[in-house]
Amino acid sequence: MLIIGIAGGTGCGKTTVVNTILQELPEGQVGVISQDSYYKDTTHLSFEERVKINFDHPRSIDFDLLKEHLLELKKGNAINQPVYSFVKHNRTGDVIVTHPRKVMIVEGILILSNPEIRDLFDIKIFVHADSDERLIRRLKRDITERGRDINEVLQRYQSTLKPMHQQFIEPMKEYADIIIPNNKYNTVAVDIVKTIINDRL
Ligand SMILES: Nc1ncnc2c1ncn2[C@@H]1O[C@H](COP(=O)(O)OP(=O)(O)O)[C@@H](O)[C@H]1O
Ligand SMILES: Nc1ccn([C@@H]2O[C@H](COP(=O)(O)O)[C@@H](O)[C@H]2O)c(=O)n1
Repeated sequence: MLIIGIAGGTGCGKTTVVNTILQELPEGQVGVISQDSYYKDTTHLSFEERVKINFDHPRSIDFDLLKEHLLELKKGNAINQPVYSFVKHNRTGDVIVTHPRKVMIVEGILILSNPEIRDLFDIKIFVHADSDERLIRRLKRDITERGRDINEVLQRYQSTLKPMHQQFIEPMKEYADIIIPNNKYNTVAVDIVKTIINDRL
């Protein structure tokens, strides 16, 4: 199994890059794990308490479960990937049964910040987009898809997202094998990653 980690700040285009990679590749050969599925269970908290969580700090992620799941997949076993709701700020209780594939892609803002998870990746990719570009994309996406308003996005950006990005995400470029510039759609870089994957299939 080849495990590819794709990191980068919010709105840099990780999910879009992953979806573009998946297009045209043989169905059922490449699997995807999203770090967002591994936000810690917050059922014990009220909604008002959940809203205040710093979701850009590594402690918000259940890295133990993510590691356990990656090791199970490497052993050839299927895992139950939790489903996360950005509207409820919590896991939904549903799971996606995720089967091991020849190539597994793991994507998320903080996946390179955890040394044990980082060591499980055969290829580490960092997607870069400038912070103003990322903020614009995040505003549009969170308002249309994640039930947020402009004040929520900007308040979170200033209070936690920006400082956490500077502390825990941007420095992870150092560990990347490949950095994809993604201020514009980068079809050349995506094609290179597709070629690497196709070689493995
Ligand atoms: N290169 C790009 N240029 C313009 N918009 C993009 C680009 N990549 C992604 N987007 C848009 O930006 C938003 C955030 O992209 P997404 O892939 O969800 O980012 P991430 O997973 O890194 O948070 C989405 O609405 C997506 O359509
Ligand atoms: N309940 C939550 C959980 C996370 N976030 C934000 O999501 C961002 C990471 O996801 P991307 O798809 O953008 O990579 C992260 O910056 C968190 O602030 C949230 O808003 N609410």
